[in-house]
Amino acid sequence: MKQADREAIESGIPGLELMRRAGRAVADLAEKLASAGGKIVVAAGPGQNGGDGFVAAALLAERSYQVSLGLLGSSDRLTGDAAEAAKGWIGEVGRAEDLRFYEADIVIDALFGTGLTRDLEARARIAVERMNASGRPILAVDLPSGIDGETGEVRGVAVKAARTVTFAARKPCHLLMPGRAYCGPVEVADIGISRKTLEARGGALFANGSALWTHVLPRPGLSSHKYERGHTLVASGGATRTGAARLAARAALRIGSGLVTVASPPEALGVNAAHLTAIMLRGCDGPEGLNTILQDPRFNALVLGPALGIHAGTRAMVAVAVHARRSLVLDADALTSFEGLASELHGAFRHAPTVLTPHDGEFSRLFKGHPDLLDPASKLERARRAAAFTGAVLVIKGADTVVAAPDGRAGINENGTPYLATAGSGDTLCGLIAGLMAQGVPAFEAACAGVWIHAEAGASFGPGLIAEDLAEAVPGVLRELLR
Ligand SMILES: NC(=O)C1=CN([C@@H]2O[C@H](COP(=O)(O)OP(=O)(O)OC[C@H]3O[C@@H](n4cnc5c(N)ncnc54)[C@H](O)[C@@H]3O)[C@@H](O)[C@H]2O)[C@@H](O)CC1
Ligand SMILES: Nc1ncnc2c1ncn2[C@@H]1O[C@H](COP(=O)(O)OP(=O)(O)O)[C@@H](O)[C@H]1O
Ligand SMILES: [K+]
Repeated sequence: MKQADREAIESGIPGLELMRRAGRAVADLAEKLASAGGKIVVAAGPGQNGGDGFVAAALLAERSYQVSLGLLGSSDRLTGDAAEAAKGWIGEVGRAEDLRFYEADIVIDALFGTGLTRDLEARARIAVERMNASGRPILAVDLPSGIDGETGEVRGVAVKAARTVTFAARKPCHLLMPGRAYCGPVEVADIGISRKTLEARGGALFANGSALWTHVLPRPGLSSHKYERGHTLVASGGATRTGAARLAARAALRIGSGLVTVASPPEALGVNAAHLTAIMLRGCDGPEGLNTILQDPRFNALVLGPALGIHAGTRAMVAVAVHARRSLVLDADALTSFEGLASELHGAFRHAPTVLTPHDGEFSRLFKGHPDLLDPASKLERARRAAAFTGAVLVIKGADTVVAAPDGRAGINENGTPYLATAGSGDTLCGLIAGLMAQGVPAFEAACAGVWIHAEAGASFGPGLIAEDLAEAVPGVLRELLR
């Protein structure tokens, strides 16, 4: 954003004009939220975010609101455009932490934006705590103060906003947790920074939405036959651990994989056979069994991991799959079996489309001993680094699922629902992603689409959702997407 701002300024829009536009957007939204002539309390910080607050305060006072403003720090230490903007405010300047937030119709939080560099302490912390304790609706300028713009983390304490107005484009913190939960609905105001500048600067980072991947969603042609729609193979666990593979298999079939086969250990064939109809079944005895099946080139996508067991045999099956260069989704036990052995995965997945789908816990276990991958505070950064390290697309699951490709592209998902936090939901996700890859969708797009469709299916079902419902809700989601 800093670079985009700079380029906008170089292209002829003065910085102060950008700030005026930002402040106006804040005032316009505040006006929608407050009753005419009501009380508005503005807390301004020491940087340019505070400048936006000064502009908004002056405009709202002009529009006959009762505005009071408090500053964190002293007026004579304001710099740049903020110092200019402050001159436009002719009212009193109090101390931010002493403002009477509880009397406000609307509180405007212009303490800190993207320039936060450390945890909130002392007066800044007191101001935020008082603001939150007031119980009054807070409109955050750019982002809720105390949230780190890049990582979405809370730096000590953060404003719990009812609404947020940001400029030009959303920042990672508007989508990443916990930041997203502090923002309320986010409005993006156009302040004249061009689409082209933004795309040049942030082009590899997206909110995950259908625009990213509908163009590659499979649409069977008139003369399609099932082998053109791919054949997904899902490895099953032992006799008492077979459900996960069937959930993945059913999801692969629902998303359009022409054929789906469960590869089952001999002792689990009976239980799998009793539960499968459209999905086929093959005996598969460990890595050698898998190797034999993969001699048939029609099996073009594979799921390994759900309930497969945490041991060397699982690692050997991963090795067979990698050697066979099929599209591959690795989840759960296939990842945890490499705990402490992540070095073996360095560059391992460069040669075939591969997607790894850990949740945060599996990610930490997998990359234990690799601080370069585990330490970044941003989930987005962790995903990107792990993708570059392994050569696979990383899907780090959760309320803010992040998808990252080795080439740096990344998407943050936002259509999830907490109802997805149910046993077997992740197994279903693997099947969706593999089923898309079986139909030729590239790994990054398959992962993004799979995550989005999975979340949409969950949200469309809502309360009472169990994993079995997810695959059944997929056709409804697809119908909308393919319309
Ligand atoms: N031309 C531009 O760059 C534009 C910037 N705009 C606004 O400017 C903001 C960014 O401005 P800045 O880069 O000045 O950053 P901020 O205003 O977010 O904060 C930086 C200031 O806070 C201080 N600070 C940082 N962490 C602190 C902490 N924990 N406790 C106490 N003080 C702390 C810094 O020393 C600095 O003075 C954006 O969020 C946006 O609101 C908008 O006006 C649009 C145009
Ligand atoms: N609070 C939440 N909001 C949105 N999605 C969630 C939430 N919690 C979990 N999920 C999603 O639910 C799925 C759970 O997968 P996983 O943890 O592998 O479960 P399981 O191992 O039981 O299948 C993931 O896709 C994850 O992103
Ligand atoms: K703010």
